[in-house]
Amino acid sequence: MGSLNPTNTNISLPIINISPTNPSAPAQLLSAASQYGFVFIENTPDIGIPPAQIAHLFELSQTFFAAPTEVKERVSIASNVAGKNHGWLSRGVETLDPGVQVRADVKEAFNIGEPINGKLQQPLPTPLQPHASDIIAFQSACHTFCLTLFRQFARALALPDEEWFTSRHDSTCGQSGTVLRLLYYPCTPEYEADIDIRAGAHSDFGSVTLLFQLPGQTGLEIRTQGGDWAGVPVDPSRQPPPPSITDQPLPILINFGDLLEDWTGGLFKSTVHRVVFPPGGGEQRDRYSIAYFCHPLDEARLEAVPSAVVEEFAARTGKTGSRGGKVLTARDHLMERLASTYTIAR
Ligand SMILES: O=C(O)CCC(=O)C(=O)O
Ligand SMILES: [Fe+2]
Repeated sequence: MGSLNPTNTNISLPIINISPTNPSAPAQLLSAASQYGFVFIENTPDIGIPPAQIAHLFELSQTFFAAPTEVKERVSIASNVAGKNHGWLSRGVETLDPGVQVRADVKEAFNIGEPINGKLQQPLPTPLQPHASDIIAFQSACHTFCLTLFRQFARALALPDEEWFTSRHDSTCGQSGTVLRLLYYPCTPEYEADIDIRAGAHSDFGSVTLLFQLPGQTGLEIRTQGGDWAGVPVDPSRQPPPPSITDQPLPILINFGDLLEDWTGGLFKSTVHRVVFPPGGGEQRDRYSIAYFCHPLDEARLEAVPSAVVEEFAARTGKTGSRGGKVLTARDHLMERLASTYTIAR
């Protein structure tokens, strides 16, 4: 792709097959990670997440956001344990790009923390209570998918230990900042084009994010290396989109977070992105998306990844993964990012 995509031009991101049958997957991932920071992964039955499970989560999300405000208030982020980033954020609560935005993001979100010993650590709203096990199963499927990715990253970086990243994301060994987030961007006819945005420009904090979108509900844009905005299609492989997401699985969009960028001395890019209203006042629809923000274990020490590939990159660019020898834990990293950037954590 050219690095000077005009705004509202779709970017053509690679679609990578990470099944064991594709020996080029690690190299392809590394190339996409260093070039775009965003990439589609084919949702194949061997390593993927069943499309019906994704569709079910979207149904639950729609049910939750359609519930009366009082029902959502009962699980609001403000009602949660201090310091915890879990619960419902009403419209007006989060502003992802406060330096630029004069009004908050036009969206609602519900953040669900990791289960511990098979149990969610926060109250679910009444409409979701009968579905706790489905939510936990989805979190588990997302996490397993991330572990598959991490093994490919270890190969891409020629690490002698294929489990180098996975062992630092092993949810049986401790807690982490990992969050499953349901997002709802309501159709808002009264929005003002120059003032309102669905999600302001930001980069994600953690190691890797999985992002699920629905056909016809576009709006995600990424900042290219040339500094322009470019749209990310919901379905990069088919035009027009298939009638339903269960017919043929959409690829899973992933992006790398700030922590992985720091950890790899900038080799894996954490790309700035945002969610916009349709360009030119085009027809608006509700947008639902689901994000799985994967973080290392709180206690994981972010020591330099022992990789010749990272070292070569550092030698070429003068960047290093360590901050003057100071090794942070993943929890320190998250706290630092939360304190310096946003009022509400993701
Ligand atoms: O809704 C989307 O497509 C993107 C959401 C996002 O980037 C975020 O919540 O960090
Ligand atoms: Fe994001």
